[in-house]
Amino acid sequence: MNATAAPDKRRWEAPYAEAELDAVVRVPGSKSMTARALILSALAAGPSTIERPLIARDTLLMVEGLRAIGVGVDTSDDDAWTVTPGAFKGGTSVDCGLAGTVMRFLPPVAALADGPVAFDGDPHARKRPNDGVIKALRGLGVGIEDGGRLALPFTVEATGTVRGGALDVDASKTSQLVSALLMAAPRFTEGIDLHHTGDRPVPSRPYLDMVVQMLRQAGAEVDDSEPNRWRVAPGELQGRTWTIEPDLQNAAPFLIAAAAAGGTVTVEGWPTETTQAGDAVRDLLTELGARVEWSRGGLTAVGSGEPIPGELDLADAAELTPALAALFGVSQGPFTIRGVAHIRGHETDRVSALVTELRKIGADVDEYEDGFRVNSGGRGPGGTWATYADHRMAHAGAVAGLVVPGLVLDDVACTSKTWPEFAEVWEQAVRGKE
Ligand SMILES: O=C(O)C1=C[C@@H](OP(=O)(O)O)[C@@H](O)[C@H](O)C1
Ligand SMILES: C=C(OP(=O)(O)O)C(=O)O
Repeated sequence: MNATAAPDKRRWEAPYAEAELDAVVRVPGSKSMTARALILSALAAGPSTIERPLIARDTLLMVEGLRAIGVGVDTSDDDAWTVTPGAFKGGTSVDCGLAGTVMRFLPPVAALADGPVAFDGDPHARKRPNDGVIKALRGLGVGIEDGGRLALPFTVEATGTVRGGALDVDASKTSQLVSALLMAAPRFTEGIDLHHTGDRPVPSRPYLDMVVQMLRQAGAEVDDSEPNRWRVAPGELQGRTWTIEPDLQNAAPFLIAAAAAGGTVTVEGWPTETTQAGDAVRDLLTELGARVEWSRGGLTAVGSGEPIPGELDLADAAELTPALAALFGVSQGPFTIRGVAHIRGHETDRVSALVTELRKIGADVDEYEDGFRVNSGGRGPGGTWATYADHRMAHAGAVAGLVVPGLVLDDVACTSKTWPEFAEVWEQAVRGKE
């Protein structure tokens, strides 16, 4: 099997929870930290090691993309990848798959290559918003051939240097635009003085704390003291050892499962301090009435299967929307999620996909531009839960399937984007100690 190719579909009956859950789960490394570690290592002056990297389609596509432009990445040891930077080469192409991190983080790096670098991806990747990256690079003096599409496919007409300097962007569709520009900025001749000038705020803000923290760890000078403005000085990044935390977005559905089916679920090794957006699930589950505590070697959620109705603004933790929506879709309600207009540009239009699938299992749902309200949940009939090639739609189907008998996901292989073993780990967690 080619781990960077779009996976073949695999139907999967989500396991039904016959009893309360009792599980301890270990999750792989953070996608976002692995992606940043790879990019910062590639831009550094010396070699780096990435300990406990996420090994999944998105991060392997990033590895392949970096190799394509001349970076040495040794992935032979699953627990420690090594990155050996080199001069970036053009005359090559990059497959972004469906990875937002690849389609946004790599073009500003490729702009430093000595010739053209072509980018394309899965069919749906061409529909994901990428006008921000294309306009930004043009604003920094880089030529982009995009056939007027302002989206994939496009070619970065790299000439070896990027001027950098002051730049206004609208990052309201994706925070990844800001992360992408900040990471490459130490290698721009003038660094960057970046302003977000959009009408709506930048979503998913913890990811910006993550990028600023990791840039500083690599030796960059970053000033983020003013809202919506980031300044990065030109300078050398250092190679170092990165240790990747467990992925809290992938962990969250397991804790949410305890709230849906009742019982106790622990995620091992949950960091006590982190910039990961998924950490928000601790407070959210508490707000919904679950008990959340540090025990059994990690973070434990004890749920009743009857979450307390409420209204959540998930602008900063929007990837939690699918799994929480599934919890709400099978609970009494009402529940409202707002602030997530930008997830319409994720792996699929997640607002529309969730509303469609929740209605199929009998939930009464109103759709808004920036979210939805579950007036009352449903618990059947079972049938097919469509995943839209979206790993987090598969996680959501798994949560719903805990209490909707006979729910079959049309495809669980899409979870390979960030966790190829998701289905097996989920099955084991639901079966518990039987
Ligand atoms: O920077 C990152 O690593 C990410 C930022 C977020 O993107 P958006 O700002 O587009 O939501 C998040 O949803 C994505 O999964 C990972
Ligand atoms: C939005 C997501 O991914 P991407 O990095 O492709 O934007 C996600 O993983 O939920």
